[in-house]
Formats: sequence, C-alpha cells, structure tokens
Amino acid sequence: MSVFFSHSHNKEQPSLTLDDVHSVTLLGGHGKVGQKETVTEVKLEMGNVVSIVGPTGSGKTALINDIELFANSNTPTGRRMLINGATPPEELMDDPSKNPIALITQHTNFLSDLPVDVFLRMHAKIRRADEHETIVEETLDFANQLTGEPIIQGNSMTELSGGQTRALLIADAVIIGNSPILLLDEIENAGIHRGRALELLRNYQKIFVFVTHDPRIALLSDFRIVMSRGAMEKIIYPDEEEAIIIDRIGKLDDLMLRFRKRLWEGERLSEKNLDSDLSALLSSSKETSS
Ligand SMILES: Nc1ncnc2c1ncn2[C@@H]1O[C@H](COP(=O)(O)OP(=O)(O)OP(=O)(O)O)[C@@H](O)[C@H]1O
Repeated sequence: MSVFFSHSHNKEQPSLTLDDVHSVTLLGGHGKVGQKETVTEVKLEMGNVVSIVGPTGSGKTALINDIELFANSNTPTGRRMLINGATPPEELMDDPSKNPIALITQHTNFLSDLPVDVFLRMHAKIRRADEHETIVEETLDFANQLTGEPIIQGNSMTELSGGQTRALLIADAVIIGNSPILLLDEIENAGIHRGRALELLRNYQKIFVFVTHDPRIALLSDFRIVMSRGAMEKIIYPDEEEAIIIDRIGKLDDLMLRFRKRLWEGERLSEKNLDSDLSALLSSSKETSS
C-alpha cells in the first residue's frame, strides 16, 4: 500500500456545504503505462489559480476529470481526490446544489432556449433568492468583461456565440452557482480575454484550475502542474525571472491579437505594419527591463 493512502485520508466528511470547502487534495496514482507519479500529493487551496500544462495526450483532461469525478482509486489513473483533507461524501456528486465543482469545457453548453435575462433570473432565484436582482446584473457584467462581444440580455441562450456562452457559463458558475471549485478546460480558444479573465477571477476566493496551452495563463497562475505520459511530473512555482518575462509574453500576445483583429477586419497584412508593431514591442520591452 502506498504511503499517502494514510488513515486520515480515508475519513469521510459527514456533510459539507459550498461555504465549507477550503481545499482540494489530489493523491497521485499512475501514468498511462502504469508508472508511479512523481508528484504524489498536490493541495489546492481557496484563492489558488492553478494551471495544468503538457503536450497533447499527456493527461491534462484526465487530471481535471479526476477532480470532477471525486476520484477514489476508481478511475484509469488510480488517483484520489479529497476535500478539506478527507474523502468527500457521496451526496455531493448526486445533488447539483451541493456539488462544489463546476467543469467548463469548449463543449459545455446551456440546455435552455430562454432569453438570457430570464434564464439568469430563474437560476438566481433558485440558488440565491435573497439577492437575485443584483447578482443577475453582476453576472452579466462579469460575462461581458470576459468576452469581446457583449451579450444582449433579451437574446435567447441558444443564439449566444461560443465565446459568449463560455463567458456566461463561467460568470454563472462563479456568481450565481457560487461554486468554490472551477475547472476550466481549454477555454482560451473560445474568445475569452485571458489576461483579463485571470485578473477578474482573482477577485473571487475560489479554486480555479485551468487546463491550458496558453503561456500567459500558465505564467499568471500561482503554480503549474506539468503532465507527462498521463502522470503529474512536476509542480512549478513562478520565480522572479518569470514574473518579468510574463510582461513580455503579454506584449507578444497583444501583438498576435492585433494581427488577428486585422485579419478579422479584412485587412491585408504587410511587412510595414509587422515591422512597426514589432519595433513598438521591442522598444516598450527595453523600457520595461531598463
Ligand atoms: N494516468 C492515466 N492512465 C491511463 N490512461 C490515461 C492516463 N492519463 C490519461 N490517460 C488517457 O490518455 C488519453 C489522453 O489523455 P488526455 O485527454 O487527458 O490528454 P490531454 O493532455 O488533455 O490532451 P489534449 O491536450 O490533446 O486535450 C485519454 O484517453 C486518457 O483517458
């Protein structure tokens, strides 16, 4: 028996409300070829923003699925997931109003064709009756800061674009659902402002776990879990040098976004505008580092 399956980890919590959740612990299992994971224990605490990085097929989605499924040595990875240091009670999985986890992927959708404001008001009345009017506004405002394309309240949920849907799903889970644990699987491809999203999310004390291929999200996280061949291989905390680099990566990213916008607007790219954007980027990087 492995050392981390200690007696205390086998305790089951009697019952738990969303506000009682303080931490999630992952106890390592094995990788795709049965190799034992080098990282045997990871603790995610309230307020943490964490990224999972690694090449395609390295097991990033399998890792967040373990969190979502309350893994208890019963998934292909053999991992275990604990809440507040103990095995979560089964009722958490069965009752959506008690489940502390919201998983949002590129394929998650709302199953409703109601107008946006009607849907949000209905959800808010069920989840947070006493403050439902103000939180609907807060939710829409938050979603609109995440997406480049403002959401029109009267539009039906099914008319939302992919980016708007992802933004509203996140806002709804954070504010109305009040989920303490949010798992976000590659949402960066869905028209969400990444740097801004992280800044905004940090205003809410939650555990945010990003599966990401985006360097900006990975470097802005509190730490990153590096996956390899289905296993958690390393945990990396950003150091001072990375804190400096992130500023430059942000500028490179902004440059790419500018080019993308030009393409969207039907412009033809030219060497001249590439050169002028690159030299503006280089001179602002020099100013920052001097
Ligand atoms: N520890 C493991 N043991 C057994 N199978 C695993 C393990 N980890 C991942 N797998 C399997 O390997 C395949 C690829 O894993 P996964 O989809 O999680 O990779 P990924 O890093 O999310 O890939 P992508 O970046 O392409 O989305 C899946 O079929 C998954 O079930």
